[in-house]
Order: sequence, then structure tokens, then C-alpha cells
Amino acid sequence: MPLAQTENLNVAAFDHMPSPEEVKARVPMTERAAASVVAGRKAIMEILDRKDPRVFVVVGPCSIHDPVAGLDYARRLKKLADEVSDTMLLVMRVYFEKPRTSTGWKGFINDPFMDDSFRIDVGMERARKFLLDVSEIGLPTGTEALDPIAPQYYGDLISWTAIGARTSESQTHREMSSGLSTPVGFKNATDGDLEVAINAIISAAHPHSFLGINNQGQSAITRTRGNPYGHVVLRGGGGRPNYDSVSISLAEQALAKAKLARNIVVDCSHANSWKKPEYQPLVMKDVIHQIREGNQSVVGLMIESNIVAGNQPIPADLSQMKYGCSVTDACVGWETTEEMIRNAAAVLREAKGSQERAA
Ligand SMILES: O=C[C@H](O)[C@H](O)COP(=O)(O)O
Ligand SMILES: C=C(OP(=O)(O)O)C(=O)O
Repeated sequence: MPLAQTENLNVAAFDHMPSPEEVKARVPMTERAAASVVAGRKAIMEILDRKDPRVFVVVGPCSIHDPVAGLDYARRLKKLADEVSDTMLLVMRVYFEKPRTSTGWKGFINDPFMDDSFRIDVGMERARKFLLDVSEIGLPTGTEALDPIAPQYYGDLISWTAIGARTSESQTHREMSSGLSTPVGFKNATDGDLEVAINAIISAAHPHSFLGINNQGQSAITRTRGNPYGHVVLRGGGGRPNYDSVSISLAEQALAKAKLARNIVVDCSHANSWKKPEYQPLVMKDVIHQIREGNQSVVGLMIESNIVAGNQPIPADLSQMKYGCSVTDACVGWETTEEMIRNAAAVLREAKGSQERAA
């Protein structure tokens, strides 16, 4: 009697995927890009260590779906980054992996042609090329690490990592974060619970051993050192925002109770703006004023921004797609982005000036 088949009953196919080493050979790191990644990571770490008084802002599209528009955005952002570099470090939000509430397009790596062909091999190589191009422009990049294998393919080009609201409680993501080379922001859960992010920081700060892959794409017992640069990202949830001064004070107390550094990033989007992009400027303005009034714990902000405001459904005929407009969450447009950042920089400059005068 042949043995009954008991494995892979719901797996339709295993298709070939090049190893991280092979993808990196096709899109090799350059000196200029490496310098930009290293400088970005160093600046963020110094902000978290309070050696750099600036605020970092992770700003960019909810997701990258069109590399041409994405690079157009990056060039605009670089000019703005240089203009406000005395008070802010701008990090481009380069999100390729989208965690969905139920179903939907899961991002450029998963389905780069947006036609359900799921050419992860192509998506990975193009995502890496995009990150390289942005790094060569001289901008640090921030991304959400969702697939625990993916950082082996492009982690060398990232300066800041987010663990999303849906995965902050996941052991797999905490283990992965313990080995990442960047500071990692853990979001509060979608129901607003901050405890999961605090537990995630504690877990990721410790060394872990877990199943992963190496550069050659082989299964490997991955042994990590632990990541000392975990921090929380407040994104609202459970039907209420958490960027107000009371929520921030509660987060500070929770961090102090857990004996963690009081490092807080505020996401101006998601549940903090009821997913309405027009509220993002109000959230940012409020938080920047909290900093001006003396808040010491907010070290960063996040903005979902694109060239064109709003969002669009993915059309069956992709030639009908609006240029520079999100296909996931609605974003603020470029003009609003400039305004938000310039206004914030002006307030921070003024605050810096009065502190210097008082000193
Ligand atoms: O920022 C992205 C979205 O909020 C997240 O991926 C969830 O999206 P969804 O609820 O549309 O699936
Ligand atoms: C999915 C995202 O955010 P959150 O995890 O806060 O929902 C995101 O920033 O794209």
C-alpha cells in the first residue's frame, strides 16, 4: 500500500527563487549607496541616543508600486531634506511589503506586475534596485519588515525598520528584529494596545536563535546579538488616536516602568488620522507643538505622502493608473508634504533659537 500523502496538500507549486547572494550580484551595493545607508543609520541612532537633537521623519508613499514615480518623489524629497537638515532628518518611506487586514495587493515584492502573477523573484530584484537608486540619491530609507526572509535580500540598503501593528506581537518578527542592522520601530497594536510594542522592544533587545536563511539561500540556524535600538511607534487604534499629550505621557510612563529609553515616534497616519490624509497635517502640527512646549520623548514622526493626494483602486488596465498616486492607503500630496515639513522645521528652529538664547 503506498503511503497516504500527508504534506503540502494545499501547496500548488514551489517555484525557483534566486538566493540573496544571486540577487545582490545582479544589483550590487555601491560605495555611494553604502555611505548613505551608514550615515542614515548613524544619524537615527544618534537621535535615539540624544546625541543629535533633531527629529527624524519617515515620509513617503504608503507603498511603492511604480519605481519611476517613486524616484521622482525621492528627488523632490532629497531637496527638501537638505533644506531642513538643521532640525530634521528626512528618511524616505519605502514600503514594499503590505500587511493586509484581510485580502488585497500585498506589495511590489509580492506582485510587481499587479496582475496576480506573483513574480516575487522579479519584485525582489526591482525592489533592491529601487532602494539602491534612492540610496544613491543620498536619502536614507525606512521600510516595514514583514517577511522574515526578505531582509537577507535588501536589508543592507535600509536605515530604519518598522514592525507593523499587525505583527508587533509576533515572535517571528521580534526574533528577526533582534538581528536587524537598523533601529526598529514597533507599532502599537491595531486595537491601540501599547504593551505589545513594549514587550517587542524587550524581546528584540535580547539575542535569539531561530530558523532563517543565509546569504546562499540555505536554511540556517540564525543566531542574533539583540538589537538595542528598539522604540515605539504610536499609530492610534481601537477607535482612538494616541498622539495627544496625555497618550504620549502614558507611553512615557509605560516605557519608564519597563526601564526602556523614552523614545517615541508618532505616525501621523493610520488610526491617528482616522486614515483621512487631510488630518495628517493637524497631527504633525500638534506633535511638533508638544516638542516646542518641552516634550523630550518624541524623536520621530511618520507621514504617508505621495506626489498626488489620495489613493486609487488598482485598475484592470494598468495604463489607466494615475501617476504618483497611492494604490494602498490615501496619502497627502507633495505640496502638503512640503508645507507640513517646512512649517514643522520653522517651529523647531524657533524652539532651538529660544533654547540657545535661554542657555
Ligand atoms: O498602511 C497600510 C494599510 O493600512 C495596511 O496595509 C492595511 O490595509 P488594509 O486594511 O487596506 O488591508
Ligand atoms: C501597515 C502600516 O501601518 P500599521 O502597521 O500601523 O497599520 C503601514 O505603515 O503601512
